[in-house]
Amino acid sequence: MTATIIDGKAFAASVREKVAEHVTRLQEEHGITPGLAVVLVGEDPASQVYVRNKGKQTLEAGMNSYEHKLPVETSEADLLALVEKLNADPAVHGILVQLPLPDHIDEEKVINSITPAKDVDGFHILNVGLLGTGQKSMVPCTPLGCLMMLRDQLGSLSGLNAVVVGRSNIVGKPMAQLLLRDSCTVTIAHSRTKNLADVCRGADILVAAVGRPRMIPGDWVKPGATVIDVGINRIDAPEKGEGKTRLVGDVDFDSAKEVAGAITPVPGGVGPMTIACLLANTVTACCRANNLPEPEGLTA
Ligand SMILES: NC(=O)C1=CN([C@@H]2O[C@H](COP(=O)(O)OP(=O)(O)OC[C@H]3O[C@@H](n4cnc5c(N)ncnc54)[C@H](OP(=O)(O)O)[C@@H]3O)[C@@H](O)[C@H]2O)C=CC1
Ligand SMILES: Nc1nc(=O)c2c([nH]1)NC[C@@H]1CN(c3ccc(C(=O)N[C@@H](CCC(=O)O)C(=O)O)cc3)C=[N+]21
Repeated sequence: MTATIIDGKAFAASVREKVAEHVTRLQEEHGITPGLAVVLVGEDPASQVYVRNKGKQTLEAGMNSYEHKLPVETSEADLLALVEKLNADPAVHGILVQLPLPDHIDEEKVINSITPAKDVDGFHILNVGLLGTGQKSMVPCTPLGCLMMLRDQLGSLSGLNAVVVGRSNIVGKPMAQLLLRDSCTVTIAHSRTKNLADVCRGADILVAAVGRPRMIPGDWVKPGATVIDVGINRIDAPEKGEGKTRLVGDVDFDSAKEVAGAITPVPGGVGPMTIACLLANTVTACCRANNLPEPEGLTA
């Protein structure tokens, strides 16, 4: 059997289209343009690529994009002052501080200084608590994108066994919360998990968010399972020429696609959906800020 390849790139384009339609409506009917501020500290090349893509797609959706690039030696106080300024700026509906931050800056302190209503990453402790208790919140973009693809693929997730490999605050934990809310039986696995292969083999839904290139082979995948590969790992690709690299996921795609029912590729899977959901969250935040109805189909 060969798996259905879930086309995250095409799905993301359709989400961005819905976002753009809603943006047009906000402008025409209310004279409001949603605005997203992205803050990048330092010059990590991968982060620069993401921030550039976010800015481009924000503008393409008809929204305002405010990019703040700060030098790596920026002090925590200066970064907090910028966040305060953005919190107070009525043209800014969403704030994203690109992670990771340099070691001399306390990430939790910065994230928790963002006004929760503008926290389009959904990383603020208030949003984490709201999600965990089933209340309306900002939902982290990567897990939200994964959930949209799973619902599209499977319809109801109720009663399915879901295994999330990885327990980070930005992917693994919120992913598990969303799957639980959709009535999956959820297992969160991590680096101390015993018999990880067997745990994975029990999964109807397998989400890999580890950060280890092709760690999960096809024989850890239950036949017919839906596999969501969050991993973004850059590896050497000498076959493309000297010094060339390419992206691979946490799942060994070639062997897994022979067993799975459906699987997301890397690139072209979760990554593009993450950015689309960031735009969706910005529109949602803008609507909530203005007491307007939220876009349908763009929230969890
Ligand atoms: N597509 C997208 O939009 C995004 C992709 N990513 C990618 O997703 C991946 C995960 O990111 P993130 O959650 O931030 O990563 P973290 O490094 O924060 O977390 C990794 C998790 O994987 C677990 N882990 C590490 N090694 C093993 C192992 N051998 N077996 C089982 N579990 C293991 C860790 O366990 P423990 O807690 O015990 O240490 C940890 O919980 C990365 O490749 C990242 O680039 C991230 C964000 C967005
Ligand atoms: N505050 C914060 N929020 C984040 O959401 C956040 C972050 N910090 N730090 C880094 C991670 C990583 N991340 C990705 C987003 C898009 C792609 C993406 O578009 N990937 C393309 C490939 C891009 C390429 O070619 O490099 C794809 O998978 O097809 C990947 C990774 C968001 N993150």
